Amino acid sequence: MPTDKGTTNKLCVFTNTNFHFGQGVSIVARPETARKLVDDRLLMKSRYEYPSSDVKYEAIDRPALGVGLFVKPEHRYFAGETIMVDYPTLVLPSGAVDSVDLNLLNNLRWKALLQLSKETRARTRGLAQSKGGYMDEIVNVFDTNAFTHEKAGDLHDIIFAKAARMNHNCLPNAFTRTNHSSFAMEVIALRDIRDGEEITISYLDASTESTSKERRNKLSSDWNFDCGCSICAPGKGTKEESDRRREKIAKERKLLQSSRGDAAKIMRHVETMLGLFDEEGMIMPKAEYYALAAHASKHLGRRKDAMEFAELAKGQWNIIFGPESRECASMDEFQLELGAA
Ligand SMILES: C[S@@+](CC[C@H](N)C(=O)[O-])C[C@H]1O[C@@H](n2cnc3c(N)ncnc32)[C@H](O)[C@@H]1O
Repeated sequence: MPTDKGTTNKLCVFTNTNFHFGQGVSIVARPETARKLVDDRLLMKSRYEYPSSDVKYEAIDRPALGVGLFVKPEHRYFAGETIMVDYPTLVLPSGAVDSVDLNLLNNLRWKALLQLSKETRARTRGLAQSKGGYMDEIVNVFDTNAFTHEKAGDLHDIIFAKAARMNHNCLPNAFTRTNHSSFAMEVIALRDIRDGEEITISYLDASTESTSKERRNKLSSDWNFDCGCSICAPGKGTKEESDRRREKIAKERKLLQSSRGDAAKIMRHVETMLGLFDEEGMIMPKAEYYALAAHASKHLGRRKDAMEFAELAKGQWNIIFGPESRECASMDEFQLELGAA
């Protein structure tokens, strides 16, 4: 493990060129963090990825939007299906690193890149660079493409070279999922995705009710593009409708928060919110509200409704966290208790 001592606050570059069938990975981290990442065998866990003939998406380059991933003709994904499992090529500390000289940090970033194989280096350097003006190439690649995840107790900016090709949509049809015990990142279909459709994720928190203006500011400052999705594109009235709906969602959420202890009120606000989520096409936040509706229905003595809402929550959590998740287990328990009562 080569280290750069002194003013780097003991940051080091760790490279494993065998990682994930020879793809390789380089990590810039403090030695104790790097040791944990390796000791925890995060790097050793490299699950089987589909043979390429089974991959149901393809990368297509379009003017103005750059590369995006699309479902191949005569293929489709079902809600909850794994679209890809991707593994990192580069891992850097996220944000500012205390008492680390920026030039030295940049040298370490380059060293991390250059220690990878020629192919992986080329794939990483070939990713989009959205920042104009003078900006160091590697900083630009990270600013445009990195996912921020917590691993071994620290936040890291991570390059996943396949997943980085997914474009943003404010109403995405896919999302990414990671866990603390592996470096793999899964891309999961949030709803059914038909052939020819672009696979998109949200670069923003897909659960918030941010307005088009707030989203535009963030996307343009952090990724340098104007979103043209169905709820951002001007001129069709949809943008205004969506903004009004999102304001209503925010208002209902506040009313819901002040309804603690009153099951009837909770139920009213939750049902309104679920209706608004459906109208808006927001899928991510629904599970939590189905679960709330299940508990409120139980308090109101509406057993059948409680069972149905619990089933709906489970269906959504199954997609978002997987069937083994504690969220699904909690709804199973809820239904068991309800059945036994
Ligand atoms: C992580 S990359 C996505 C893949 C990229 N299109 C490529 O060519 O590799 C992020 C960059 O893609 C572009 N992009 C992503 N989503 C977009 C969208 N909805 N509309 C326009 N450009 C978008 C922006 O330039 C953004 O900075």
